[in-house]
Amino acid sequence: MSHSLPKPPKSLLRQVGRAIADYAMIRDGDRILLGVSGGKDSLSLLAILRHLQTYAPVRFELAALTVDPEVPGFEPASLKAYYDALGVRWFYEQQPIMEQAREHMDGDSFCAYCSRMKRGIMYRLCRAHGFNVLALGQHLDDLAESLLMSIFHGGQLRTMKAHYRNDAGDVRIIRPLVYCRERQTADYASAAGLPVVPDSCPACFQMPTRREHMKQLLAREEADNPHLFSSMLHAMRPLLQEGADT
Ligand SMILES: Nc1ncnc2c1ncn2[C@@H]1O[C@H](COP(=O)(O)OP(=O)(O)OP(=O)(O)O)[C@@H](O)[C@H]1O
Repeated sequence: MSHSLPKPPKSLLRQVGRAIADYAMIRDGDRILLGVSGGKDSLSLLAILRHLQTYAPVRFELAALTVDPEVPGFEPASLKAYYDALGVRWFYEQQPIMEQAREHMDGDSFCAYCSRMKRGIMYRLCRAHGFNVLALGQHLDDLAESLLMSIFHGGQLRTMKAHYRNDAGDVRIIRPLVYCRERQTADYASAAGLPVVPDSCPACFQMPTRREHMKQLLAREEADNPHLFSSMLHAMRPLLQEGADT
């Protein structure tokens, strides 16, 4: 039988519950595949969704998928025992994305190429195994950083959506952590001893990325303005809905 996890804090459960309700993310009978990189956010979301599976009135199935881009030093296979102990079905897909990027990347950043490839693999797995929902672990800090990147470099008011359908129309993508702060998942992951896999992608760490720049900019602003993220969430709400940028 499954091993139990330290209960996620009430604040996280409340915020995830509210986001799920506000955007009608989970429906009775959904079959949810959660993308788990092994980082603190996706592992926290796995624990939260397991908790909701037991205590929330809605019935849904939950499995996890890890895409291994075969980057030296990233070893997510070590998590197999953890999923087994939790009783969570785990899909593990290896693909030499780094190597493929060298041949096929066309003016893209490696990170953008890798994300696109990972997303394609996630949709393929959803189709192959009948999952109608793909859950991802991005949180409010990610959304705020994406908004600034889009405004500063793309000239558009855009960020990641809380809930939408893919172009093919067969998979709903949900982000139940959209109201949660990164430090909440970091605190929970460390207090609960979640088996976080260090992300050591050399491409992600090589250059100070635009995302990292926005993270630091927001941190400086938040030091003087403790309401920054709640204000940004309020401003972003219209962008989180399906159809916001179409
Ligand atoms: N290799 C992967 N396999 C499966 N899902 C992934 C993978 N990489 C990212 N994801 C999914 O996409 C989300 C956002 O990815 P991102 O790269 O921003 O996060 P991360 O740094 O990998 O770590 P975390 O798990 O803490 O979110 C993750 O929360 C996860 O749901």
